[in-house]
Formats: sequence, structure tokens, C-alpha cells
Amino acid sequence: MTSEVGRLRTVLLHRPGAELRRLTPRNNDQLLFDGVPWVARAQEEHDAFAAALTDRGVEVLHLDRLLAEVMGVPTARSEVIAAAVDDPRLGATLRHATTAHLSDLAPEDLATALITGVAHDELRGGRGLAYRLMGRGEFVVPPLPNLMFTRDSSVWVGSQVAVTSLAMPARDRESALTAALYAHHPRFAGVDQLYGPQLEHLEGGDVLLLSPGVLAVGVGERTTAGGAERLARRVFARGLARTVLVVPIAQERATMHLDTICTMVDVDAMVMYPAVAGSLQAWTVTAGGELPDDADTTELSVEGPQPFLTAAATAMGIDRLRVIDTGLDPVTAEREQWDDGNNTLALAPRLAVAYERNTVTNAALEAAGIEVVAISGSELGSGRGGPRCMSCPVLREPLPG
Ligand SMILES: NC(=[NH2+])NCCC[C@H](N)C(=O)O
Repeated sequence: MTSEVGRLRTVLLHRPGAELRRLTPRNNDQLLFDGVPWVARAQEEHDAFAAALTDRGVEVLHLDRLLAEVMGVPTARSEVIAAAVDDPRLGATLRHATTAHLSDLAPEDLATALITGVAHDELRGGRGLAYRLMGRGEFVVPPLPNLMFTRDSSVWVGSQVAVTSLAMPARDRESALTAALYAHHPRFAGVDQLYGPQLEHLEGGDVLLLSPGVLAVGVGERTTAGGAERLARRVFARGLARTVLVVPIAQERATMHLDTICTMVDVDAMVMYPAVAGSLQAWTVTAGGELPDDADTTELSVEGPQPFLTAAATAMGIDRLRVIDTGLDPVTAEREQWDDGNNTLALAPRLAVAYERNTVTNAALEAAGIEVVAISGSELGSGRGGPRCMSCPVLREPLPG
């Protein structure tokens, strides 16, 4: 995969399940939701999203199904169980009981438990001090309600996949699941892994494939400069890119990832939040010398900063990157940015999935010649993620020419 807009062939989604039923007004902030979604409706919305993709010829892979399939593989099981109990809250006795509980589960039930979490009263054989002191509403293994944002836990560059290292404690275990999937599922046999969960923080929502050979990586609340640096070294050494634009973004919830501010909708066009369009800067990172065998020691050349739009056009070898604004006036723009108006998923050049609620932005896209496939996201949106966050493209057709 070398672009954000080549015709989408295969995508990894996760239909939200019982893990969303774990959200309460007491835990939703910590679990990174802005409310308590109506789960059945969120599932309907997600089904409609998946149908919009399959109707247009996209193969949809489901993370939970692949995970259930891979939970029959002993090494995959032990890796994800180890990650689930690697939690200092547990202590040795509870860790042991939890390991035993999970190890006894059939593949499908294990996959469910890893995603939905294990509540205090669901643990068979729970005992010991940590267990007895734990409140009834607490989780021995916390749920993963953000798993539906498959964009963040892995990202493909070319034919390789980067299993990411998620920054927020509520999400860091997600990449243990994607790591197991890519390492052990026959569907991904032979795929090289470009990154790993123990490395510097890096999330897929911050990685944009601007054009073949050119990546933009947002650095802010989630991805660190260290993460961007390691990814850059690795993509250069493996010949997957020649330029990485490192783009600092405000460290706040509204702009948690670069893809909350801008996404590609055509080979030379982005939808972008106008409040930042003028001030966004980029550091241009390229390989600084010979490419050694050990990717992590590649010299880097760092230039800039420069206005992002200028740096991007230069790196992409085009005169100008066209920008379509989110909203029209600043208030509408702020509202539609918050509701993921910028977070579109391109199915092909000039064809993108967007939330229907962002009517002003969608009209601007249509006026600019971008066909919008509108989906509803009233419940899905409470997790603050749109069509791009909810999808991990696995295969796109190369761009013509
Ligand atoms: N690529 C994205 N913009 N992902 C959105 C993730 C939303 C999720 N609730 C979080 O806070 O992590």
C-alpha cells in the first residue's frame, strides 16, 4: 500500500461488541469515550459502514473473527494471555488465577474475553488479596472499547505492517492482539512486521501515506518524536519511503491524531481543519547517508520546519496540495472537526466515506468533486473516531501512472 487513495481492496474492521456495554459514566473518560453509547445502534451503524464498503467491492476482514481463529494456535494464546495479565494491579496470586481462567477458555471465548475484558465477578477461581480488595465494578482484565478504531493498532506501509505502540493505558493491550494476528494468522503468513508494541509510542491515526514514498507522521498526544524517528529509519532502510514529514500537532483530545485534522481525498487533495491549515508545520526527514543493514542506526537528515502544505507539495513532487476546508465559518468548522468531519476514508481517488452529520464539510467535498458516501455515526462517534479511524486498509491498488 503506497497511498491513502488508491482503490481500496481489503480492510480490517472491528464490529463493536460487548466491550461497549462495559462503558459507564464512571469509567468512560478513562476508557476514552465521550459518553455512553447505545450499543445496538452503534452496531447497526457499524454494519451499515461495513456494507457500504462491501457494496463497493472492498473485502472486509473482521478483527474479532480473525482473533478467534488464531486463538487455536498455542503460541498466539500464550502471548495474548501474557499481555492481558501483565498488569501491576494484579499481584502474583490474581495473575496466576487470571492466567488459569483465560487458558481454560475455548478459542472463541478467549477472543471474546480478551476484547470484552474480565470483570471481577466473572473470574472463575478468583482469590487472594488483590482480588478481595478489588471493587465489584472493577475489571481484572479491562475491556478494549477502542478496538473498533482499527486504524490505530496497526498500519500498513507498502507490503509490510507496523504493529503500533499505543500511548494511552486504556489502549496499549490492543496491539498485543494485532501482533498475534499478524504473526500467527495464515492470512498474513510471510508478512514482514515493521514496528512493535514495545517500541516508542506510535499510533496509526498519526500516519498518512501522502503519496508513494511520502509519509506524514503527526507527533502529539499519541505518537512521540521518538516513534516517528524509528518509523522513519525503518521505512527508509526497507525501501518503503523516501521522505517522512514529521508534523507537530496540539496535544489535546480534539486533535489526538493527525487524521483528526486532515485526510487525503484525492491524489493531490486533502480535507483539512482551516484553523490549523495555515499554522501546521512539518520537518522533512530523509535518509542522511548509506542505509546500513541495521535499520535502527540509519542516519537521518532533518530539515525545516516549513509550512506543512509547502513541505508536502515539495515532497510529493506536485505544485500544490489542494485543500478542502472543514466547515465554512469557524464555529461550524470547530463542530465538524470535533465530529470527525476531517476523518474520511478514501475508497478511491475522489470517493470517500464520511459521517453524514458533517453536512457543511460534506457539501464542500462534493463541490470540490469528491463523491461522499455518507454513513451515520451518532453512536459510533461518541468514541471520537470517524470512518478513517474505524478502518485499517490492508490492500489498496497502486495509483495509475
Ligand atoms: N485515528 C483516530 N483518530 N482514532 C480515534 C481514536 C478514538 C479513541 N477513543 C481514542 O481516544 O483513542
